[in-house]
Amino acid sequence: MTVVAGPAGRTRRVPPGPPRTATFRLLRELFTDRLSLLSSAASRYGDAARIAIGPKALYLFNSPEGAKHVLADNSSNYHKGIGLVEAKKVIGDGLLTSEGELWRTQRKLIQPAFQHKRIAAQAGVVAAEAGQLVDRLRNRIGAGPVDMTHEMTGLTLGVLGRTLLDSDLGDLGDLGSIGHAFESVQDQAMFEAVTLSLVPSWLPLPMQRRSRKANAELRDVVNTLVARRAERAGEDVAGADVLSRLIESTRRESDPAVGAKRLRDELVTLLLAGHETTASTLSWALYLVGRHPEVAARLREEAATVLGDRPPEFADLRRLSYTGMVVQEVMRMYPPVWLLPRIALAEDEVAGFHVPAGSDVVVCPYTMHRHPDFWHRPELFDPDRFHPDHTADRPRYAYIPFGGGPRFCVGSNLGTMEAVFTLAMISRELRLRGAAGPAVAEPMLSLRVRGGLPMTVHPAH
Ligand code: HEM
Repeated sequence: MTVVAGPAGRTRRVPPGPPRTATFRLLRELFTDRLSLLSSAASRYGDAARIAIGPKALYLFNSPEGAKHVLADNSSNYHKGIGLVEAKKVIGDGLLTSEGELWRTQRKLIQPAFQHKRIAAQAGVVAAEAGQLVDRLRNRIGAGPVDMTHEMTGLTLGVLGRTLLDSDLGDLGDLGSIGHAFESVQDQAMFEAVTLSLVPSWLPLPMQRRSRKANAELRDVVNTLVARRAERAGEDVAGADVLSRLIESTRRESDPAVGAKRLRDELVTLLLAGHETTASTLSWALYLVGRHPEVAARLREEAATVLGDRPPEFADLRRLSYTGMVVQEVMRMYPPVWLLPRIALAEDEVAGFHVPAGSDVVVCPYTMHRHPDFWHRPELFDPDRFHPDHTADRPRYAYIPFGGGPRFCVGSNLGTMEAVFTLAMISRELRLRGAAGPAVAEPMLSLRVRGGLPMTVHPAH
């Protein structure tokens, strides 16, 4: 550990980290293997590491104490950081990336649409969408492999359309291709992040061209959603969903262009933040359950006992307790939001270490969820670690799939309900088997399954 002199002779502790001479290796890892880069920093340097890459220094805090400080206790000193800064070019100033007064106003406006009562009222819609997915999969029994990441993307976009926007996104074209458009713009954001934004965006690289095209496609989707709602202006939908709330509030903006941009930013943000995370959770769940027949059997038994043949309703969420534990364990091993990047506005002290103003600070759910002090044999898929008898001693910030503090995920209840219902409904009648080798995690804005997830479909019995 390094100690440097501070003002008035005070000493400041600097977190340990790789030597400057490692810059080229680190740059390569940043580009090709970000999870290993952070995992090896966490295991080598402990709960705080300073990773100097070229002109930048990344501060990684990997203790619940450090995470709580950055995300909650001193959250006003931190703005969203790398990756999200680049994503702003696409999603603009939506809830995920905005700061200050704009963020507070928008959070107040959007949060009520996600209240417990409203989510409970959406249970039927979620169950119906998941039911259609199961129908589609049933038709593939005995046929070739199905790409489950594609299916899960379609499902989660469909659910978002129905629950938040009261609209059938499927009418706008193949949901999978809307999903691809989101992927392209994210690839671009991640590319800019890992190349430290040094590649000009006007260069005619295939990725940049794809991203521009995808961006235009997403703009079209949002414009169509807004136009459709305008056609239904006379209907009693005001206040019923996020879209109505947003249209109502942006209409009050004195400059219509600013209002239109804000509306677009919020809608693209909600569609992005809401679908890929849940699709990632479900994809990894299917992958892990596919490799653990004993977990599949318990899931099937619980679904049969709790649900029988009927679709789930909100009260079942509590009753499907094992399925809930499986979803929690999946998000421990493969947290969809694997990195929480921040920039320190003023200097700070985190977990006893000095952080200069302007530093890039990251809390990493992926490494935190594998911290050996809190997770016994972290590489093992073991849903029982979330049994209530085993969770009491675990610090709250050792498990952060939905983040923490004021920027805590606004859609956590919706995402959880969707994941639990879908997993239960698939498990009670189908058994999915991986048709490729071990899956590889690809850390983009969310943690994807690299190259998709081909699985064959079989009856559960
Ligand atoms: C399993 C599913 C989900 C996971 C794991 C997840 C995870 C997260 C995490 C970790 C954050 C905090 C990011 C940060 O602090 O930098 C976040 C924020 C957010 N999430 Fe989710 N999310 C999920 C589902 C959803 C859904 C279904 C929606 C909406 C439809 C949604 C909308 C948002 C929004 C708008 C934010 C920004 C909130 C703010 O800054 O005020 N998420 N999510």
